[in-house]
Amino acid sequence: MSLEVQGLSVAVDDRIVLRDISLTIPRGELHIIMGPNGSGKSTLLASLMGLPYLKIISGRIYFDGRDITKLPPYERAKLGIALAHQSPPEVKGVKLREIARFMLEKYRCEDSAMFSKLLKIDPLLDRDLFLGFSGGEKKRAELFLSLLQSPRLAMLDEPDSGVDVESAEIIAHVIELLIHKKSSVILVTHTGLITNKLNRIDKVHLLIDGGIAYSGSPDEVLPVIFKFGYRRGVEILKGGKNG
Ligand SMILES: Nc1ncnc2c1ncn2[C@@H]1O[C@H](COP(=O)(O)OP(=O)(O)OP(=O)(O)O)[C@@H](O)[C@H]1O
Repeated sequence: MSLEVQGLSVAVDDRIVLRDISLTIPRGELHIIMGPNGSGKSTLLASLMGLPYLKIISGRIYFDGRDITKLPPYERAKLGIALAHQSPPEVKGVKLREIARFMLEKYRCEDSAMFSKLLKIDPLLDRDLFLGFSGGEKKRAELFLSLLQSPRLAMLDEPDSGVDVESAEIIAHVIELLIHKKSSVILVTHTGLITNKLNRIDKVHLLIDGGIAYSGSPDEVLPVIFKFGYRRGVEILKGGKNG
């Protein structure tokens, strides 16, 4: 068992953004979270990382059986939880190489050279962190830094948005390497572009208006969502289950 979320409700600025989320993500599984803009996908990952701007209203988060609901982000990172942000902030005066070296010293990732080569990190190393990076470069560099943490749970927020087809293929390949090494992966996507590049997806969760509206296998869920969209798709999926 890796991650278990029980009845999690979360507020931002006194507004409830996540409602009664329950999820179990066993070790070595890849789970996809999809949903319309503003449905709470990034907030869910931020809550699992423990980012301080969020207020947990109710519910609990367990990682490998330990209650981490109140742990700060750096303690969660020490346990092996990593978050690759949707839009990482630009940092002037700090080189990607310096951050990468710090992460390597701290987490001793054995596969850093392979990840660096795959994600084409070399030309970015001596540039200020994310400053002026193209959309695709940002995604690759952010993913690289998360991988350097040797994560046991990698949470990737829309790694496929704004990237070209080749980059999406590389990102999918890296995700499969993580799964092969028995890390768990939660992948947020709203376009679903990356789903047809992944050979194995264990479960798809549909997040609508802050709640999990439906969870199922990719074969069941994805064709319906791609054809009918989220809201109508969920109605059809639920109808199928009831009928
Ligand atoms: N820091 C914040 N301050 C105020 N409101 C926020 C903050 N973060 C998120 N929200 C609100 O919470 C809701 C969910 O946002 P979130 O970014 O989690 O959605 P999302 O599903 O990831 O959307 P998208 O697909 O557009 O990235 C939105 O209404 C958003 O405006």
